[in-house]
Amino acid sequence: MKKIGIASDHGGYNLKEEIKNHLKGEYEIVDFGTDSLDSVDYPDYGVKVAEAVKNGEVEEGILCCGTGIGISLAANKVPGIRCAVVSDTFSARMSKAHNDANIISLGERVVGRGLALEIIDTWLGTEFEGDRHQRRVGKITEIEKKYSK
Ligand SMILES: O=C(CO)[C@H](O)[C@H](O)COP(=O)(O)O
Repeated sequence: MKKIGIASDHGGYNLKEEIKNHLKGEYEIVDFGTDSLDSVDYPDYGVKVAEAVKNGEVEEGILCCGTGIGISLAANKVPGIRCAVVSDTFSARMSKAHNDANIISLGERVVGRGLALEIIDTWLGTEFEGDRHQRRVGKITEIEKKYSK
């Protein structure tokens, strides 16, 4: 069973719980918090999933905050992470097929429950196409290496 890491801040907590409930039985879900609607800081949760993906503890990650933006910015600071903020199913598919996104980020204050779950299903059900896209993703990695020195 594919292992997926998930986390949110308070702004994405309800959506995180909906997604967990939706995926249970189909995927092994590792929940990195938060565990309530109490106010927290999204970078603390974005980095947990990003590090879990980076070190192979989970295969892919899902993040939620109010907009999906802040938590994705934090996750993308971890080398090797390609976290895409997505609000529609076409972008969900392309973020995997062309960009090989290893984390998806959604905004609970942006997308409704039904669309969010379709986005997740689309993203999880899409494979990276490689080929010319591999060359481009490789160039992203090269930029990352240049500034990691
Ligand atoms: O979307 C977010 C980050 O991109 C956060 O969820 C949002 O900024 C939290 O705001 P507040 O503390 O006012 O609930």
